[in-house]
Amino acid sequence: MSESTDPADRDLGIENLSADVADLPDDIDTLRLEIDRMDALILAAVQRRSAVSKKIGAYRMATGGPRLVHSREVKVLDRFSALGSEGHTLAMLLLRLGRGPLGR
Ligand SMILES: O=C(O)C(=O)C[C@]1(C(=O)O)C=C[C@@H](O)C=C1
Repeated sequence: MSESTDPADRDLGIENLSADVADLPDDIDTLRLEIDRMDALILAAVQRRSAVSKKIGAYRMATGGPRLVHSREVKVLDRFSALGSEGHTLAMLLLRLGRGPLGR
């Protein structure tokens, strides 16, 4: 992965995302710190994804489009199938979060 120069990325530690987990020490405190770092990263990414999805939805509806786009949702579901059957659950959750309070 190429090094990011964006200070926001450095705050989240994105630059080490592809480092080999096998190289981490067998030390629970260190490994838990890595989990905490990943959780912060995932949370920020989910919040940003949800905000972007809501922005698309608001724009589309304001311009007379549909609230949902099935073909795009299928693409998201396909993407997360890389995680196996739980990937479907995660993708559905992400899609629901992006729909906001009106979501089904
Ligand atoms: O890609 C879009 O058109 C979106 O509105 C984003 C998004 C998503 O969260 O991925 C949300 C709702 C749509 O049904 C499809 C996809």
